[in-house]
Amino acid sequence: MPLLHVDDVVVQFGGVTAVNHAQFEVEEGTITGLIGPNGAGKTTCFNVITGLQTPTSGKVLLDGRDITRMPVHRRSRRGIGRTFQRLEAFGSLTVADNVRTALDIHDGFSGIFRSANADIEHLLDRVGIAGYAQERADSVPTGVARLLELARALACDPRLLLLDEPSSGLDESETEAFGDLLKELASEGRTVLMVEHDMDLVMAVCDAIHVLDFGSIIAQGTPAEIRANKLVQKAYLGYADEADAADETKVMSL
Ligand SMILES: Nc1ncnc2c1ncn2[C@@H]1O[C@H](COP(=O)(O)OP(=O)(O)OP(=O)(O)O)[C@@H](O)[C@H]1O
Repeated sequence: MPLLHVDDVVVQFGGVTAVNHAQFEVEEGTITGLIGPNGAGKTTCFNVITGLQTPTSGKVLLDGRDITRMPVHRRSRRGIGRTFQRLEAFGSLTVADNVRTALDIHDGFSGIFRSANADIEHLLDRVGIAGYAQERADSVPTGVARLLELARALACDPRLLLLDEPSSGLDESETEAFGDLLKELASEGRTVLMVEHDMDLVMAVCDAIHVLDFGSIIAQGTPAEIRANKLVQKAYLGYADEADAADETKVMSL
């Protein structure tokens, strides 16, 4: 049984159909990419999975259990964690205190309990930003702030981690290190579903990829299958003739 099953989900905003009968599964312990052009419905799908958006129709199943109507905080307790495309850290707190807040909330903040400094250091070290622990979150480079978001999500010990454009703001070597970290998380049994525009990263780390276009899944498969898929090339490039289809660097550089 897949860990996550998005089952025939439709989301309409007035006359706009943001998600159109989307159907896909995510296997436990894998890294799965959800890709597609701007406006394809990726973030809306994330919102449906995490409970920020109620679908017009369709279901979300976690471990076979219908969670479509479950509130956000209960989904979090069941192991769904998330980072956002827009950075959400508390700017006036230090990097370490941002992680402390996430740990406190996850552990059931009582006003007496304080999360252990060792746990905070471990999480910051894990994502490679321990050197920024005492800096204000609004003063660190974007790449560091992205990794802070990941540390905060990991503080909730998620089983299923949803990452919305996690490499945005990271330079090439940071992106490479980030890919290695994702693989480590998956090898520990965590499941990662990520929306990402960096195709080199997606192709390097994903076990499976689902492609959304105009709210519908138009292709699913391994990175090699997706790279060779004409429909995907068309959705990204606007055309796909023989010569262009053979030139996969065009797809990879999008
Ligand atoms: N709250 C909303 N109200 C009205 N329309 C919305 C709302 N949220 C999203 N949309 C529309 O739904 C469609 C899908 O948007 P969504 O943000 O899910 O796409 P996306 O694939 O994540 O795009 P991007 O890659 O640019 O982040 C777009 O046409 C968008 O304008």
